[in-house]
Amino acid sequence: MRLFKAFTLEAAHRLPNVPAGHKCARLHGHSFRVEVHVEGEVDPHTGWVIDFAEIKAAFQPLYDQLDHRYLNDIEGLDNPTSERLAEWIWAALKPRLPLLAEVVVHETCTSGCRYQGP
Ligand SMILES: Nc1nc2c(c(=O)[nH]1)N=C([C@H](O)[C@H](O)COP(=O)(O)OP(=O)(O)OP(=O)(O)O)CN2
Ligand SMILES: [Zn+2]
Repeated sequence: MRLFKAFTLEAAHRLPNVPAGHKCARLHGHSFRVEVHVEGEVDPHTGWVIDFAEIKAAFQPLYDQLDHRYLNDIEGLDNPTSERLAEWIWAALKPRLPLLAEVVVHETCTSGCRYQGP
């Protein structure tokens, strides 16, 4: 079964590799919504795959690194597109959360990406 926990984080970025004149070359910010999905068997005793609190605890160090930050300053996020952010979250989270199945990054209400790992 798959479950998820969602996090909202505020962060600023600019995209350094966009064509000249592109609006995203300018410094701007988003309320990013990140969904962390895990997949596994439901334990017959607890009735859950994993406590949602464990997902939250695994994500907390990443949240602290990302929230209210300028993403371009973070190592590995010099070009912080949604795609790169999803990859970055996956790489940092998978060792802490082996059941990780998907990272979803909503950059705006209408734009985002889903990443299921390399
Ligand atoms: N494939 C990607 N394309 C774009 C990314 C990205 O990360 N991956 N990022 C941006 C910008 O950061 C921008 O802030 C978000 O893009 P966009 O959806 O165009 O934003 P709008 O809110 O202005 O969208 P509208 O629906 O047109 O109002 C750009 N592209
Ligand atoms: Zn943006």
